[in-house]
Amino acid sequence: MVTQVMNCIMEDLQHLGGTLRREKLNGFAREILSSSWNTMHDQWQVITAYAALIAVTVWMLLGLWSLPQQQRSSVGRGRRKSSLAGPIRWPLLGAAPEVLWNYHRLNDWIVSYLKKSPTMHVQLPNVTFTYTALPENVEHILKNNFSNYPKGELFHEVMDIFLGDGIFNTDGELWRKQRKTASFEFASKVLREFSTLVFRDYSLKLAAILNRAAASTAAAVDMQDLFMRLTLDSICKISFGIEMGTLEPSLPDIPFAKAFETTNEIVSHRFMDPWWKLKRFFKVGTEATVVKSAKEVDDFTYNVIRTRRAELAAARRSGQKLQADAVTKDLLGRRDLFTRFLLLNEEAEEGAEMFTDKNLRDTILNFVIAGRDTTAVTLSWFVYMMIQHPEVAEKIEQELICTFEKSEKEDQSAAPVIMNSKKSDLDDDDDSKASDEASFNLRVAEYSQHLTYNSLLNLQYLYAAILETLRLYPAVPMDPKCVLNDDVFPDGTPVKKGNMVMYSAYAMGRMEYIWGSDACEFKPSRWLKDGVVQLESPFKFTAFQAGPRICLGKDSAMLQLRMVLAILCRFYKFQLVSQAPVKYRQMSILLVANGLHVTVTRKM
Ligand code: HEM
Repeated sequence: MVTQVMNCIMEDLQHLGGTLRREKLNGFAREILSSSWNTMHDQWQVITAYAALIAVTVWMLLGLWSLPQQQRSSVGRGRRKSSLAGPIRWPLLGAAPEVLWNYHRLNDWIVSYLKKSPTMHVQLPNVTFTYTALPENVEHILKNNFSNYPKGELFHEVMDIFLGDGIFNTDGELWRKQRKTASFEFASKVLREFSTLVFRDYSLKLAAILNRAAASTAAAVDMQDLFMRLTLDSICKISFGIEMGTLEPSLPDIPFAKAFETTNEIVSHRFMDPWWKLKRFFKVGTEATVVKSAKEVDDFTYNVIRTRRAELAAARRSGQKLQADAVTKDLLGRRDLFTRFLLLNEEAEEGAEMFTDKNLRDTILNFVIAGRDTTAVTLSWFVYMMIQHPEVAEKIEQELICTFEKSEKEDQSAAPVIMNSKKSDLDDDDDSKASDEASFNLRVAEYSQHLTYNSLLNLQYLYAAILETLRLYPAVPMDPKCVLNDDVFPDGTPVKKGNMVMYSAYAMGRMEYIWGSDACEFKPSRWLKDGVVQLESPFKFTAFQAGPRICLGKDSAMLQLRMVLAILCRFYKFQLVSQAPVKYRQMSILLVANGLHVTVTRKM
C-alpha cells in the first residue's frame, strides 16, 4: 500500500509512454527506412519523416549528454560531495522510459543502481524520486528530520474511503494522538495473552488443513492464500472479537472478507489508475464497485460497534463497576481491541468521549489492514526459503525438538489440554484414514500447548531465520515519503520541496556495503552470536520501518510468525509444485506472484 504513490506515477507514465515500447519503435523505424521515393508520394511526408528522425536523434543525444551531468551532481556547503548513479534522463520524459521498461522488476532495478551508489535521483516528468539505501540517510528521513517527511495528502485522499483518518493514513497531531493510545494498548499484557491464544488456535486450524492435504497425495495447496486466510481470521478475532471463518476446512468465501479484499484491491489500484477520480465522479467501473464494497465493510464494522456498545450499556445498567480488568475478564469475557477501546471511553471523564463510532471504525480497520497482508506474505517467503534451504529447515526442526522435548520431560506431570478431540475416540480405529488424520491433529494440538509467549522467545534460530527472511523479502519493499521543505541528506544529496524520497528495504537487504559480501545469501547465522540473536539498527534493517512511525504491530507479528512457524516447521515439509522460478509481483506489498503452490508431507 505504501508504495502506491510511486505506482500511480508509474502507471501514468505507462499510459503516456505506451507507444514507446520497443516493438512499436522498431515498427516505426522500419516504416521510415523501408519507405522509398516511390511509395512516399507526398513530399511533405518525407520531410516530416526526416524531421522526426532528426528530432529523435537530437533528443537521444541530449539524453546521453544529461547522464554525465547527473553523475557530476554535487552539493557544496562543507558537506561531502555526492556522486549519484542513476538512470538516463531524457528530455521531458526524464527516467520514465527506463522505469517503464523495468517496471515488473522495479525492486531489482533499484538494487542494480543502489549497488553502484547508495543514493540516486529518478526524475520523472512530474516529480523526482530520491532513492536511498544509506542507513544514515534513512535515519535522517525517519527520525532526525521526521517532520519534513510525512505521508502526505495524495496518500490520504486515495486511501480515505478505506483507511479514513486511521493511524496509517494520517500525519501530524491526528496521527500522534492515535499512536499514543494505540501504543499503550499494544503493550498491554491482556492483549498479548489473548493474541497468544488466538494465534495458537488459528495455527492449529491451518495445521489441520495441511494435514488433510498431506493425506491426499495429489492435493496441492496455495500457501499464500492459506496464510491470507489465517491472518485475516486472527486479526479480526483480535480486533473485532469475531470469528471470521475463512480458515474453516471448506475454505469458504465470507462476504465481509470478500468486501474487504475488493476494497483493498480497488483502492490500491487507484494509485495506478489515472482515471480513478473521473470514474468516481461518474460512479462507474471499479469506483462504483468500491462504493458498494466499502459500504459492506462499514456496515459490518458499525454493526460490531453497536453490539459492543449495547453490551456495555447493559452492563452499566446492571450496576456493575466498569473497571477495565473486571469488565474484560468477568463481565464481557472479551479482550478484543474494540472492547478495550470502548472501555477507554468508559474511563474517560464524563462527557469527554475519546472515540466516536467513526474513530473506532477507522482505528480498528487500520490495524486489520496494516497487519494482515504483511504477516501473510512474510510467512509465504519463509516457507519458500525453507524449500530452498532444507539445511535451515532441518536446524529449525532440531531446535524445536530439543526445546520442547526437554520441556515435555519437565512437564510430564501436567496433562496437556487437548482441544476438540478425545483420545479414547481415536484408539478404536487407528487404521482408518480419518483417525490417522485425527491422531496427527491431536499430536500437533498437544505439542502446541508448549508454545507460549515465553517459550517461543527461546527459539533463537527460528527467530534468526525469520529476520533473515524479512531482510531479503521485506513485506513492504519500499516506502515513499513527501518532502515538505528543501533539505540535504547526511551524504550531501539535496532534496527539493514537493518531491518524494524513498528508502528501499528490499534493496538495503542486498547491499554489500551494509551486510558484507554475502549480502544476497540467505544465512540466518549472520544474526546469531553464541546462539543468541543480535538485533541490528532499525535504520539498517528497515523491514518494520524505524523512528517514531516504526511498525506498531512488530511484536504481535513476531509472536504470530513464531507460533505458526514453530508448528509448520516441526510437522510439515513443503515442495514446490512447479519448477518455474518463484517471483514477486511488483506491488506495494511483496506478494509471491501467482501464489505459493506446494505439496505437503507430514513429519513424524
Ligand atoms: C511481518 C509483519 C509486518 C511487517 C513487515 C510490517 C511492516 C510495517 C511497515 C514497513 C510499516 C510502515 C508503513 C508506513 O508508514 O508506510 C508499518 C506500520 C504499521 N504497522 Fe506493521 N508490519 C507488520 C505487521 C503488523 C501487524 C501484525 C500489525 C497490527 C496488528 C501492524 C500494525 C502497524 C501499524 C498500526 C502501523 C502504522 C504505524 C504508524 O504509522 O504509526 N503491523 N508496518
